[in-house]
Amino acid sequence: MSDSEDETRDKLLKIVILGDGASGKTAMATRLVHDAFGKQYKQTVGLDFFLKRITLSGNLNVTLQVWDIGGQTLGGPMLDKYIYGSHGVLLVYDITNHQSFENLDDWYTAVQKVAADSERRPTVALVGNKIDMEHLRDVKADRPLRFCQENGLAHYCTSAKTGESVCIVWRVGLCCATDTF
Ligand SMILES: Nc1nc2c(ncn2[C@@H]2O[C@H](COP(=O)(O)OP(=O)(O)OP(=O)(O)O)[C@@H](O)[C@H]2O)c(=O)[nH]1
Repeated sequence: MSDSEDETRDKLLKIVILGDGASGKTAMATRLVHDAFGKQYKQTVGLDFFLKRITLSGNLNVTLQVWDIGGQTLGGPMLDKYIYGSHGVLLVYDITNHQSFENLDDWYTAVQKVAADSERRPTVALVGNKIDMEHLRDVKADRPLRFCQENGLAHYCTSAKTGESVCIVWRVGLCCATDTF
């Protein structure tokens, strides 16, 4: 076997997307995997899965297994199990819906609870979605920044509709990959 074949590695990364209903989690996953956007809102019941395969330099094949968790699962019995074992977590809020930002406290608490009982702490990032509707912004820009500073999290803004910055999911995945290898 040649050196290059010898060095080829495959890795599965579990990325969990959390946040209130209608914040755009499914739309983000759909944009990432299918580069498409649907206007119609269809509530995710329980969870849904998406797969994205990427090859990194150094013969590193990474499969992102994206867990799109329905917003109604907050406070339910299955949420801990969905989060468990994740390498990366995206906490999504809708910049036009203040309550979706306020509720991130509860989503983050759920992540911390699972992380405290796990060997691995996932990389967590905050994502403000729907920035194509900046004119309807209902979350003051300094609030998420403060939340991220206080908790040591990265913050990103995306539009699943236009595709702007949705590759953040990749970045979190890659960051996890770097940590894990
Ligand atoms: N304008 C705009 N609309 C968006 C964007 N992302 C999602 N939407 C719309 O917002 C609605 C909800 O999006 P979903 O992706 O289904 O939301 P979700 O967070 O998965 O919702 P649950 O399944 O209830 O947890 C849909 O009508 C989407 O078309 C965005 O970036 N911009």
